[in-house]
Amino acid sequence: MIYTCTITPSIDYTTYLTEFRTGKLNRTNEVYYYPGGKGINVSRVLQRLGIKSTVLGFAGGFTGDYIKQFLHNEQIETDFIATQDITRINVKIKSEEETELNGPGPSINHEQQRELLSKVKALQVNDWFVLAGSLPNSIPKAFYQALSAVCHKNGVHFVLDTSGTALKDLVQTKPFLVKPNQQELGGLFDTKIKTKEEALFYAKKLTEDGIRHVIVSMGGEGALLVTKDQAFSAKAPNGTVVNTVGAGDSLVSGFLASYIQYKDVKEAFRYGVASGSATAFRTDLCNKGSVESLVSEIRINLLHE
Ligand SMILES: Nc1ncnc2c1ncn2[C@@H]1O[C@H](COP(=O)(O)OP(=O)(O)OP(=O)(O)O)[C@@H](O)[C@H]1O
Ligand SMILES: O=P(O)(O)OC[C@@]1(O)O[C@H](CO)[C@@H](O)[C@@H]1O
Repeated sequence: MIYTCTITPSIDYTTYLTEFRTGKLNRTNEVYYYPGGKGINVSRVLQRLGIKSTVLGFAGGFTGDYIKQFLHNEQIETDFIATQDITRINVKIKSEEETELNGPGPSINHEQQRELLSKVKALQVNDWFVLAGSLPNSIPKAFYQALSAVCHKNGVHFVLDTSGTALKDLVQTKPFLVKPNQQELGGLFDTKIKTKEEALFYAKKLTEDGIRHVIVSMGGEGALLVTKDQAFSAKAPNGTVVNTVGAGDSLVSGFLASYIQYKDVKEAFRYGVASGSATAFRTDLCNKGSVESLVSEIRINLLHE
C-alpha cells in the first residue's frame, strides 16, 4: 500500500487570465479550486493511474473539509490529523507567466506529531511512504528524521520530495527515491545547476551517499534518473504547456505506479516523465489516457552504466 504524507496541504486557487498586472485590479473568469500540496497531488495521480493510496497529513478548517470531501469524491482514502489552523490557500496565476503565492504551513504541536508518527509506525514491510511538499520549521528536524528511521526499520520504502533545509537534512537518511528539481538539487550543494551534465554530477553524489534512486526534474528539459549503477536522461515531449503545477508530483506518481507493477526502473522513469508532461499540458493533473498517449514519445538515453 502507498501512503502519501502532506504536512502542508493547500487548496490551489488556480486562475487563468490573458494579462496579469501587479498593482492593478485584475478580473478573471476562469478559476479552479483543486486540493493541492505535493503528497495529495501524488495520490490524485496514482488514483487516475489505477493505483490506490491513502493520504496522510494535517488538515483543518473549512479548507481542510473541502480537501477531504474532494478527495472522498475521487474515491481517495484520507487519514488526516485535524489542525487548529485553517489549511492554506495557494494562489496560482496563469497568464503570460506562471505566478504562485504559497501560504505558510500549519503549526503542529507535539501531540499531533506523535499521532502522525504512530500512523507511520503502523505501516507494513514493503509499504511506501511518500513525504512530499514543504515541511514547516515549527516541527523539529528530528521529527522528520524519526519518520524516516521508522520506515527504514520496518522495511517501508521512503520516498522524499521536499525542498530547502528539510531536503538537506533528510537526504542523509538515504531514501529509496528523491525527486529534487534542478534548483532544489543545486540548493543541496549550495550551487546553481545550469546543465544536465552538472545535474548528473550532483545526482551521482547523492547515490554515492546511499540514495537508491535520484530523479532530477528539469521542467521542459525533461529529467534525469540516476541509480548506483546507471544514469538515464529523458527529453520532455513537445506540447502546449497549460499548467505545470503538480508536474513534478505527477512524475513521482507515474514512476511509482509503473515501478510497483513491473519493477523496471527505466520503464518507470519513462512513464514518470510522460506523466509529468501530461500534467503540464492540461489544466488539472494528468489522467491515464493523457499519460499513455505520450509514453511512446519519451526517448530514454543511457548516460552511463
Ligand atoms: N514545459 C514543459 N514541457 C513539457 N514537459 C514539462 C514541462 N514542464 C514540466 N514538464 C514535465 O514535468 C516534469 C516535472 O517538471 P518540473 O521539473 O517542473 O517539476 P517540479 O519543479 O517539481 O514541479 P512542481 O513542484 O510544480 O510539481 C518534467 O520532468 C517534465 O517531464
Ligand atoms: O509550498 P510547497 O509545499 O512547497 O508546495 C505546495 C504546492 O505549490 O506544490 C504543489 C505542486 O507541486 C501544489 O499543489 C501546491 O500548491
